Amino acid sequence: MSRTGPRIGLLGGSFNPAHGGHRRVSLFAKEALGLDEVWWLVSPGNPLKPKKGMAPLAARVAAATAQAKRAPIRVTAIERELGTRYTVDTLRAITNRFPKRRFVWLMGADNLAQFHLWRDWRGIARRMPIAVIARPGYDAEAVASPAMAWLRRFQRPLSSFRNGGEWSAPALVTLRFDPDPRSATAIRRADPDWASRHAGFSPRDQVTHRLIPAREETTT
Ligand SMILES: Nc1ncnc2c1ncn2[C@@H]1O[C@H](COP(=O)(O)OP(=O)(O)OP(=O)(O)O)[C@@H](O)[C@H]1O
Ligand SMILES: O=C(O)c1ccc[n+]([C@@H]2O[C@H](COP(=O)([O-])O)[C@@H](O)[C@H]2O)c1
Repeated sequence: MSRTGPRIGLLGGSFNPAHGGHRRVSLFAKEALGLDEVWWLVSPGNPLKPKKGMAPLAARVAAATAQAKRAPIRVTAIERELGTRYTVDTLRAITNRFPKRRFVWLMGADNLAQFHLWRDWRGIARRMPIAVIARPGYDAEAVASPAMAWLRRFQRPLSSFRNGGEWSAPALVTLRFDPDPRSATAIRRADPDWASRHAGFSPRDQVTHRLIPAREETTT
C-alpha cells in the first residue's frame, strides 16, 4: 500500500517521568526527518521493565502532556485503548487504524542495544522505518548489538527520508545531534519519591479518550 499522508514519528516509552530530553529529541527528529508530528505512546507497562517504581499510567500521561506543551507532539495512551502491550502488536494496530499516515518508529540508542529482546523485533522493523537517536553512553553498545547485526544491511542515509522520499521498510537511519544526557533514571534518583507521590493519581478509569487520536477512515 502506498502511504502518502502525514508523516508521524512514534516515540514509545515508559515516560516515568517524561523529561526535557524526550521533548528535545522528538523535536530534533521531527526536523531531521521532515515529520508533521511526533506521537508519544505512553506505555501501560514496558514488558521488560519491573512494575515496581512505575507511576500509574495516568500520572505519566499527565506529566508527558505538560512536557509536550506547545510542541507538535501528541501524547497518547493508545496502548491502553488498543489493549496491546508489545510494540509489534501496537504498530500493527496503529498502521491499520491510520492507513493514510506514514509512520517511523523512534527510539534512543539504549533501546536499540536491547531491541533483540523485544517480541518479533524483525516484524517491527518490517512494518515501518526505524530512526535511532544517539544517546550518551549507549552508542557503542547499540552498534555492537545483536539486532544491529541484522539491521545494518538496511541502513539508509537521512536524506532518503526527507523531501517526500519513499519510506520503505526495513530501513534504519541514525540521528546524531548534540546528545542529550537527560534520563528518567536520573530524575528518579534525584527524586526517589516521584512514583509513590503519584501512586493515587486518577486511580479510576482509563486515561481519558481525548488523548487518543480519533479513528480515521480506513480507506485510502
Ligand atoms: N536523552 C535521550 N536521548 C535519546 N533518546 C532518549 C533520551 N531520553 C529518552 N530517550 C528515548 O525515549 C524513549 C522513551 O524513553 P523512556 O521513557 O524510557 O525514558 P528514559 O529516560 O530512557 O527512562 P529510564 O531512564 O527510566 O530508562 C526511548 O526510546 C528512549 O531511548
Ligand atoms: O514489544 C516488546 O517486546 C518491548 C520490549 C521492551 C520495550 N518495548 C517498548 O519500548 C518502548 C520504550 O520503552 P522504555 O520503557 O524504554 O521507555 C515502549 O514503547 C515499550 O513498550 C517493547
